[in-house]
Amino acid sequence: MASDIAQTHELNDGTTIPAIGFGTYPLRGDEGVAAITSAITNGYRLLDTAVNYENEAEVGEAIRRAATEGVTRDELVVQSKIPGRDHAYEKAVLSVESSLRALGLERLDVGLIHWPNPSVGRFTEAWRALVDCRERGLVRSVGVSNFTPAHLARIIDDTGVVPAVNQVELHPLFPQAELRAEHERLGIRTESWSPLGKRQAPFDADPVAAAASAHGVEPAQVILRWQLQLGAIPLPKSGTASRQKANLDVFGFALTDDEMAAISGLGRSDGRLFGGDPDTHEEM
Ligand SMILES: NC(=O)C1=CN([C@@H]2O[C@H](COP(=O)(O)OP(=O)(O)OC[C@H]3O[C@@H](n4cnc5c(N)ncnc54)[C@H](OP(=O)(O)O)[C@@H]3O)[C@@H](O)[C@H]2O)C=CC1
Ligand SMILES: O=C(O)C(=O)[C@@H](O)[C@H](O)C(=O)CO
Repeated sequence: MASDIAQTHELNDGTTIPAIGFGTYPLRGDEGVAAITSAITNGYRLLDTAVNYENEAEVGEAIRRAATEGVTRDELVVQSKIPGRDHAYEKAVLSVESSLRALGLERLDVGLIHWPNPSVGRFTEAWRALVDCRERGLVRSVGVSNFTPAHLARIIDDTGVVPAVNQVELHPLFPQAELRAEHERLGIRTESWSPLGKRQAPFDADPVAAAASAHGVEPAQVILRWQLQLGAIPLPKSGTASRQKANLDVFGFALTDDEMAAISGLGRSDGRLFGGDPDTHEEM
């Protein structure tokens, strides 16, 4: 199938980010390094990690191994996330510095706040710290994850800085139409976590199965393509080289407007699969 895995989006700070990325949770240890290296050599250029994945060292090692196979660090966009326990300003700065040491990098391409943890009530501090890390050149682009419109409004009002991305749960059962509209209004790029619903996405539902059959592709590829056409950046994880390749092979076909609408029609307002309501979920 024809492909254009070099497709990118321009973020609101003028930098570019790949249209699809690789999720690294829970890849760890030697197997994890091998899987992440394979993802890079198979074509992924955006890598998603987090302090809480406890695999930043593995991601760094994979980046160095891929360099020996011809993919340089500068071709990659590496993003990591500050955990809830480090939202106090000084701790957030230390968290970024610690991520850089673990990754063995001088700069994070995208730094995110992992969850707002509203009961902690300090995500605005973490946001100011991230923005200051950007000023120091430790982070190229700043963003958030699992933020609602209200959380976004808080940090934008506080600093005047609009996040470049918001990484949220997004799959056909939970298409996040309202949040995506707010992102569009504010100039924030949506990233999709668990884009395949950790295999619980509706692979067998009619609109997905019919589109897969019509285009001669797998249901997972239909779901990822649907996300690309929504303008969201899916971050599928796979520890298996064949599925890593299949998940990247989504640029050689296009879903029709009807197919897009039918897949979006699978969405439910209570479609979260993992109980991760940002207003209540606490992840330290
Ligand atoms: N910001 C946040 O709060 C969160 C961020 N994330 C990020 O999002 C990434 C992806 O989400 P994740 O939760 O891993 O779930 P995904 O939706 O990416 O699903 C991963 C699962 O799907 C399987 N899979 C992968 N490709 C295919 C395929 N083509 N066909 C069938 N099965 C497939 C994988 O198995 P196998 O490995 O065997 O191929 C794995 O079991 C994470 O790795 C992480 O980086 C995730 C959750 C929360
Ligand atoms: O993977 C992530 O980014 C998370 O935020 C976690 O909630 C993850 O889904 C998990 O299960 C951690 O134990």
